[in-house]
Amino acid sequence: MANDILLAAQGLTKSFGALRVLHDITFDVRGGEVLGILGPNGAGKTTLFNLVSGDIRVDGGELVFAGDRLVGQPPHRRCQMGIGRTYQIPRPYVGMTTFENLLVAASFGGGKSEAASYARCAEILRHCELADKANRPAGSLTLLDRKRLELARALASGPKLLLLDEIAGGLTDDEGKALVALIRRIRDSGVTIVWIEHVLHALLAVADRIMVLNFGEKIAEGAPDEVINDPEVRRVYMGIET
Ligand SMILES: Nc1ncnc2c1ncn2[C@@H]1O[C@H](COP(=O)(O)OP(=O)(O)OP(=O)(O)O)[C@@H](O)[C@H]1O
Repeated sequence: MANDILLAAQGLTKSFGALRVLHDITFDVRGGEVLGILGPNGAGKTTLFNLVSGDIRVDGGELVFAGDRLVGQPPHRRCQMGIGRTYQIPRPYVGMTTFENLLVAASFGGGKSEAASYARCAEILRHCELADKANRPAGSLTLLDRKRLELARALASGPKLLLLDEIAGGLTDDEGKALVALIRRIRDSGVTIVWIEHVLHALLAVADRIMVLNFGEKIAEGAPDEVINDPEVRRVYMGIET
């Protein structure tokens, strides 16, 4: 499916009361790519993910995923259709082990027998370098491992499209590099990724394209080097007047 459009968003609009958070946002995500999303705090990035995952409803616009309309579908159905996501603040079940967290996510994604889920979860733990922590309570993991678990849980539901929300924040340089390597491996395994990230060098290490939001409007979209050299992006996002 490489290069076919996996997700098509057309004219997305969302307000909370009088606050207009997203206005007429149109973009595509192509199968196999990593699309990065940049924008200042409050630009509407997480709200955009919430509209795609179904955590909140659109006020207007259309979302088509792998040929199927998403608007009107509940979040669990979108997960079963192949949309996985992480949250800015990792949300593991802290009293459960790492492995149990994955099993819950795998059963939420649905469609797999218990035996198949076990094998798949073990494979994902290896992939995410968490195999040696499988039986630890999730609440005892380091920040890097909690981020890996957040990713692993999203993968356990078997996504075609993975939405990553600021997963690199708070990590050391080496931890950030390890996370970038993991995201590359996930992309190479055939999962399409949309990644909201403020840690620019991490995003630039992986993204094929970047879209920039500001006050709910799309202000730039294109190849990473073009976008980060765009005068408006430099002014709005980096505070650099050119
Ligand atoms: N459920 C909600 N109810 C009311 N206002 C909301 C809600 N969710 C988000 N907002 C507001 O919408 C605006 C956009 O928020 P959003 O979280 O999408 O921004 P963001 O670009 O992800 O920011 P950040 O980089 O800080 O995470 C903010 O002003 C926020 O306070």
